[in-house]
Amino acid sequence: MDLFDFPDDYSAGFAVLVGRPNAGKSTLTNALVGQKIAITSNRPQTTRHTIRGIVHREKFQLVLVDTPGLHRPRTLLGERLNDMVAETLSEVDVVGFCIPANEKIGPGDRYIAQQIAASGNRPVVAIVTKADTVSQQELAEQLIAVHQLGEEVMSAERAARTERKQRQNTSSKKKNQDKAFQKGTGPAAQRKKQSATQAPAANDGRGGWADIIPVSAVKDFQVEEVSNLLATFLPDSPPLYPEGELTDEPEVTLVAELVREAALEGVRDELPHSVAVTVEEMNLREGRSEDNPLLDIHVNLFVERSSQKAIIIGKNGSRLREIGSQSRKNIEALLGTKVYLDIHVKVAKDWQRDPRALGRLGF
Ligand SMILES: Nc1nc2c(ncn2[C@@H]2O[C@H](COP(=O)(O)OP(=O)(O)OP(=O)(O)O)[C@@H](O)[C@H]2O)c(=O)[nH]1
Repeated sequence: MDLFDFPDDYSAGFAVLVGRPNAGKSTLTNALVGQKIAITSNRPQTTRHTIRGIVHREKFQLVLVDTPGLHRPRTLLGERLNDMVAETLSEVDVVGFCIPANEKIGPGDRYIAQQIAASGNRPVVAIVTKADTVSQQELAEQLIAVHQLGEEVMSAERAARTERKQRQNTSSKKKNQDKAFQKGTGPAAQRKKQSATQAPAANDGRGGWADIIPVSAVKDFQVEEVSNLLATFLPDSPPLYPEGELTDEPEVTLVAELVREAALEGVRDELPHSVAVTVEEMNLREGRSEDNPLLDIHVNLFVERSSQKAIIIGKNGSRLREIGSQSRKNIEALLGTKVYLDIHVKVAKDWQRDPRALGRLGF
């Protein structure tokens, strides 16, 4: 199938997965797309860029946007991440709210639910992730808790919004009374206006959610069901991307993410926030035969303090060598060519709080 040849009932559109750090968003994105696109890590907040994975099926194309964990901002970087999430929320057709099966619903989940509810009228599917980590009984209890969260937060916020809208309508009605007999103020025009401002009843389903579904991305339990469910909220549309395209992130971004992922493997908690990677150069080595190409990649790995640089480099450079060989393997798998990877570790003091440094690093 190409962009001009698709079934009549084809649909295509955008979905975003949100959820607190470590909720399993990246792992689910990868499982849905079927290739390692978004980086995963057992350290929270490792996803920085809005990476799209594209799920191609016979009847639909689901473009997934992976967001950083929505959280209360602590630094300037935190604020920019949250801005990105808010912007994304307003642009998609459906929101998938990921809540891990094995963690109690807390203030973090409530905060995110409020943000989603306040951001508009997108249908929100509650996805209970990591279903393999709990018993059937515990999973059932979590599904009930998620249902209750929906009733408490989603329904309440949406009811409040409808009320606000109605109040606005009544006050504008009063103003309009003075303008009787003017064109566009009669009952027919009023009805038309009202139906245009009425919110679509997208979340009247299950406890404020459009739906609730458990999934395990690791054990491949219900992954296909999640993509089918999200697809039901997509508009009729021709495909948005050519078949076979899995992401529209530029390769350099994916390469930088893979190096970052390797650098974060097994390090202390405070380091993830302090590491940023930029690709300085990515060129095919000259003079190699066509059937045996080699890609030269030079990256800068930024940390905030020299003590962190020491952690990254390790004893006699041992950690840096590990980082290099691990990320090289993943880059080669992603790009399908042999890679020569050169990593420079640099200190950029307090880059998270410095707007200019953030700009340079692509945030
Ligand atoms: N057992 C199990 N573990 C999972 C599953 N999905 C994710 N995990 C693990 O949970 C951890 C976090 O997963 P991620 O996919 O990185 O979470 P995230 O929500 O993208 O995290 P941030 O990037 O920090 O926002 C990783 O260690 C995953 O291996 C699952 O279905 N089952």
